[in-house]
Amino acid sequence: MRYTFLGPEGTFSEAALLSVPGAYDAERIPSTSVVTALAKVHSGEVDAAMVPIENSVEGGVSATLDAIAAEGDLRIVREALIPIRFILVAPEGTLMEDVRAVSTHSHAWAQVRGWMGDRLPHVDYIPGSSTAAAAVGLLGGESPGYEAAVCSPIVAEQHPELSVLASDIGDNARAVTRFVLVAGESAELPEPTGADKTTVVIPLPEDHAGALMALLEQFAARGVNLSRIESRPTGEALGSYFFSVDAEGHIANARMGDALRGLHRVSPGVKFLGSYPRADGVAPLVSPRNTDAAFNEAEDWVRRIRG
Ligand SMILES: O=C(O)C(=O)C[C@]1(C(=O)O)C=C[C@@H](O)C=C1
Repeated sequence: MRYTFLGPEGTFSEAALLSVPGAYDAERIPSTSVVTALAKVHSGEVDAAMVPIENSVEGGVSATLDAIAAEGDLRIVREALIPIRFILVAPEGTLMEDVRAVSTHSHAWAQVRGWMGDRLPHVDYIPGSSTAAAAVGLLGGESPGYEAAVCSPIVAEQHPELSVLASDIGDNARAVTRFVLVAGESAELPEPTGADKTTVVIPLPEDHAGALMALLEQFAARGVNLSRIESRPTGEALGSYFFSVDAEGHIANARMGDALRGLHRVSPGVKFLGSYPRADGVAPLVSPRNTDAAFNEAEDWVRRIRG
């Protein structure tokens, strides 16, 4: 297997990839953005990409949601949950009072804003392509235009030339980022485990009162719970949106299959992005009227009547 991830080494994306069995010994090619990582999957250069999709504090990662929706022929085959801890690093000898500008990934910056406001209220923020890229930028010799970077503690272990100015600087100690492993469309559908998630992208079919309700009731009527729903602009015109949705269950479950059939009728452009095991292993509560047996029994009943 050949994998890619948002690099360089030391990002949270790499930590998520290393949680995949076998990934440690596999070929791991860093990418400079989520878009290029997914393009490598699309072109067949790699088999799969590990990309961030949502953070418990900052919400959805728009770059990922948009790129997955746009590529169309991709499949999510796995998810990983990584607890997020941030540190502030700088080249050896740098003092806190020397720091005028700090670089990191925009999602990381959003998660340390409170700490920065308290401890370094006057610093400028310089966006970085990832947390580790911002930290490694400090090592070149030439000034990168900032004196410190926010990154994972792993980066400090990998680069002893960097000193840690502060640890645990995240505003929320329980922050977790969810990553998804994205493969090509021909990837084998993971087997249902009883604790699965299904991700779909649904264009809002027509802009009229109740259009969103028509989509949601496909899930509600079959007892399928949603664990994430986000609207994103299609980019075509103001007011044109698609929904990115995670639903509890696997397409192999009768209730999910039925909900997706209903969705396809309401919004024919719906894209199936994958059914895969939940990282937390939590099985959904399924009422007796929404089990596979109940759906099969109802199907048989109609078949008998039709003769
Ligand atoms: O820059 C990294 O280390 C990443 O893996 C990206 C990313 C993100 O996109 O949210 C991952 C986890 C953290 O929430 C901050 C940054």
